[in-house]
Amino acid sequence: MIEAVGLTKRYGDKTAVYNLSFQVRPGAVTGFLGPNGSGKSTTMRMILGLDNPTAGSVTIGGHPYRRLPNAPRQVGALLDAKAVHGGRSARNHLLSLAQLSGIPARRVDEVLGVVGLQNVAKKRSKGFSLGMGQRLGIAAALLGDPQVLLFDEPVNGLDPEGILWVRNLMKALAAEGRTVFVSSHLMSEMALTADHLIVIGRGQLLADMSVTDFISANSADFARVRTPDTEPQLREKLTSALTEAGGHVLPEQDGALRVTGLPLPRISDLAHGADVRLWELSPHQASLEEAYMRMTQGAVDYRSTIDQKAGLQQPLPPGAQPPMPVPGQGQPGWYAPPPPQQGAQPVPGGPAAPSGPAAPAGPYGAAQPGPYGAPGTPGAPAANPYAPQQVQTPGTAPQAAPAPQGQAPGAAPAAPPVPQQAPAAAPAPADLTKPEDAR
Ligand SMILES: Nc1ncnc2c1ncn2[C@@H]1O[C@H](COP(=O)(O)OP(=O)(O)OP(=O)(O)O)[C@@H](O)[C@H]1O
Repeated sequence: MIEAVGLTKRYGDKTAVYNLSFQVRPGAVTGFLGPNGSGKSTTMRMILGLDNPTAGSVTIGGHPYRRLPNAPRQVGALLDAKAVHGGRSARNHLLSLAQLSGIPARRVDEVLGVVGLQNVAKKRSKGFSLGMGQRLGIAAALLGDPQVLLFDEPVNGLDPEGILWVRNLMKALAAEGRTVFVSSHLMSEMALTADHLIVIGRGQLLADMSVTDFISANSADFARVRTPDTEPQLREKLTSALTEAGGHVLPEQDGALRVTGLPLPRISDLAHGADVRLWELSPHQASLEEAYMRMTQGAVDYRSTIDQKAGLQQPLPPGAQPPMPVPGQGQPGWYAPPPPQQGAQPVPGGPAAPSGPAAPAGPYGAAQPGPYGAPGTPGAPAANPYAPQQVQTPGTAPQAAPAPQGQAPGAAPAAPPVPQQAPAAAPAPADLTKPEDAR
């Protein structure tokens, strides 16, 4: 388990991460979301001991990364797929990582097979596509068969097949009881991959809850209503009736109306009372993307000057009313109806992330073979569920996690000032933005 308590990082005047407390539990894929510059990479670097917290602490299995016994075999990470010596072949890159951690060379060939790079293993990585580079980074993370895995934007540059493969890989790793912490900007992908979400904005915790709870806490149910396309006056008539009855009516792209604040039977009765025929009346819930946009739109640092709501808002048609602002939720958008009496913040305390089975001893712990064994091998484990190409040999090697750079080992972070359990939802973020980026 990864546990952050009061984690704070300042770069000069810039507060990149502020008072973050959360837990990432084993047996689940935990998605790490936040707008650009919200502090995701900084948090991951602190977890991996690559940056010292200004305050607070973060531990893996109860230890700071740098005090973990045999850390490279316990924790694997993909932070920057481009951090590879381009003149080296994929195999040599992995071999050098393996040697640093005492991992046998045969393990390199196994992970090359797992990520599907075995046929280009001897090619120099500088000729690799973005997707191939991502696969090489994932291979490095898997090298030590670690129980804890961190991936920063692992699907960046992957084609649809690659994205599906990464999704299945993450899920399979979590199903084995591993701790899988993955950042992404692809909400639709996170909705399919993650069980649990940690969302930050401007370095502060916005939400810590299951995907399902996140969507329901940050989006209201709404109804889609469609009147006959051939009779636009019916649409206007219905809009007036619904608005008079207290509903919020907003246009959808296809000419339908999105209605919040009125239950479906009431909408039906009002349409009947106004003598308006309906072609559609259906219940809906916002997607993860909509819920995420709603939550983070007040914490977005970078927004185009020519697109006030990041391209998601459409002009309102004549007669339509803009939605009421929601306190603490930034700018309202037509795509994000106000939540029902939830207040400004998401509902705290989604169910805890599912606890997976106790982590099996990896192939390097002698007790059990790992997931990379070839099928049919006597005594070998079941076929690797996520290998594009089945590997041939039961593994025997630990992992290469990123080596701390330029940091004195053992430099422990300051004691956490607020040793509380991770809150499910943090208070509204303070404005920590500074005009200067110290970088
Ligand atoms: N070494 C550094 N020196 C100064 N500022 C930094 C440094 N590293 C990060 N920052 C700043 O801290 C903030 C958080 O950056 P970080 O890279 O952690 O965000 P992020 O959520 O990973 O962003 P993205 O989604 O764009 O990758 C940003 O404003 C960034 O400019």
